[in-house]
Amino acid sequence: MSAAARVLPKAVTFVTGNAKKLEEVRAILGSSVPFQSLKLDLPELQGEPEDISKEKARMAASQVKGPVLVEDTCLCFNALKGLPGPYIKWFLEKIGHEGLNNLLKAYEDKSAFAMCIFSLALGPGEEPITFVGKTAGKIVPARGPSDFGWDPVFQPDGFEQTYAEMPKSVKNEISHRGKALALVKEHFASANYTVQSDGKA
Ligand SMILES: O=c1nc[nH]c2c1ncn2[C@H]1C[C@H](O)[C@@H](COP(=O)(O)OP(=O)(O)OP(=O)(O)O)O1
Ligand SMILES: [Mg+2]
Repeated sequence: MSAAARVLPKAVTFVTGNAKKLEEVRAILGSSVPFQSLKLDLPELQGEPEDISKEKARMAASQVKGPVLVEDTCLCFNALKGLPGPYIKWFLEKIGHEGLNNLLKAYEDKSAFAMCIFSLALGPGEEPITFVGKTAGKIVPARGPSDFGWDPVFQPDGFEQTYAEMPKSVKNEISHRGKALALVKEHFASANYTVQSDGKA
């Protein structure tokens, strides 16, 4: 163990209200980053995606009173200059897959990108560190199982399948979340955090 290793009072808590996100984070991180999870519905904030994610981490850290990891996901339509972006949750809830397609009816350009911004706050009052992953694709009429958000209407570039149609392992390899978590893994590998012996791993 290096002398510079930062000692955390307890294991990092991944905070989300979304079970499907948690499932993917577990599958992607495996045992590379030890974490526990907590189901909390954090407020849906407004603003720039990076600021939203950081603020989410600050709120989570003050509730958990320890190190937290959170993420905020955006679906950005290029023809709409990045909207719905961080507001995709409400758009999806109100207008559904068909409504998302209809938003682009007036435009030739159906291109979009999915973006995940993870924020790690090592404790309350600590400045969060962010990790961004983006995957480019296009918005298509829904295809595949609809058990996770907008997966059926997002077809990543270079694939004939939507996120919903592809095997989970393929999605996780190429997804916005997979790319962001690759950076999270790198950070943990180089930061060499250790957890206080009485902190639950
Ligand atoms: O890979 C994904 N594939 C399809 N849909 C997805 C994905 N990732 C997030 N989503 C959905 C969930 C929510 O409708 C919106 C993001 O909003 P976002 O605030 O980040 O998620 P959330 O409120 O469900 O969970 P959380 O408690 O972590 O904030 O896009
Ligand atoms: Mg949310």
